[in-house]
Amino acid sequence: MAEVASIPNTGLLKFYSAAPSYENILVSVVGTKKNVGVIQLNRPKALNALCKPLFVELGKAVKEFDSDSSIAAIIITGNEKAFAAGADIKEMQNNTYSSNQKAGFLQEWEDVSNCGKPIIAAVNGFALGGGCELAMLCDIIYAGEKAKFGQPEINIGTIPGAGGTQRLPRYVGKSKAMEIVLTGNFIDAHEAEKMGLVSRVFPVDKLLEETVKLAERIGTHSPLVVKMAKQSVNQAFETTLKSGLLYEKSIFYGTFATEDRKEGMTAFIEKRPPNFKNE
Ligand SMILES: CCCCCCC[C@H](O)CC(=O)SCCNC(=O)CCNC(=O)[C@H](O)C(C)(C)COP(=O)([O-])OP(=O)([O-])OC[C@H]1O[C@@H](n2cnc3c(N)ncnc32)[C@H](O)[C@@H]1OP(=O)([O-])[O-]
Repeated sequence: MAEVASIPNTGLLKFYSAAPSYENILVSVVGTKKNVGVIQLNRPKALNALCKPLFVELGKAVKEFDSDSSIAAIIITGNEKAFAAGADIKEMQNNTYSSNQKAGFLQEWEDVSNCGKPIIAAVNGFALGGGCELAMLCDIIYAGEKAKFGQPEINIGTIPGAGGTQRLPRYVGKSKAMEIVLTGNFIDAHEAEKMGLVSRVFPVDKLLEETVKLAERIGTHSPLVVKMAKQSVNQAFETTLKSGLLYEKSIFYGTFATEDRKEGMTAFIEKRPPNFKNE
């Protein structure tokens, strides 16, 4: 069993049995049922800038939690100063068009976006550039009240490259997304909540605790049906309303092929809590 460092201000659990020795992230399992996987980005001196080794580790940890049947939901977080201040500018300073093409720059992001389980971003401090894009890749964003979001790539002569020009307009609409991307200005947590980028804002020291509660609440449901619900909501960002509704219907019908759907409805009628089996 590998021991990993504790997560500040949580008092929660500090082990993840399968955790390999990562250098850029800390991995733990928390919650009363030990069913919430937490990945803490851990390059504090560089404000958690997303260097390639960090992203490779993040992808591995996400995949590992995704395939661990004891884990109901995953939290990605940073520290009080930074969730992540973007791609590592020092690392990519000398990249060229052809080196990006040849190396498939950013392909590690697929490991996070392919995860079937819910991923919640718990954002304190800066979520800029790739950091904001990583948060938007998650399914739900909770923020501490001092969080700052932005796509400042324009300040350094480039544009968002990991979804910022595509996901941000879907969260906040065209005018606000254009303003954020074209100015490079930051927005605070309350503005981000008002725009619909963030679901809820908490005091800084309560953020992780509240995010764990959310993950635990999700963890009371059938993991199979949670996965189906996630797939269906995500379809709303991929297709037309007509095709999305058809997709939703087929997934809804599909829940009737599961034991957990039967158990959920039977439990309701028998006035008892459901006992979901992930079947
Ligand atoms: C595989 C990964 C792929 C990612 C996705 C790619 C696509 C993406 O859309 C492109 C980007 O994100 S483009 C990026 C978009 N993001 C940006 O443009 C934001 C850039 N950052 C900033 O503007 C400022 O650091 C802040 C305003 C965040 C904080 O200001 P403050 O409170 O005065 O703090 P400070 O003194 O400034 O920083 C402390 C230390 O952290 C260091 N460091 C920080 N960010 C770094 C980074 N991204 N990089 C490297 N290092 C970074 C900083 O150098 C310093 O270390 P040093 O050893 O002393 O030199």
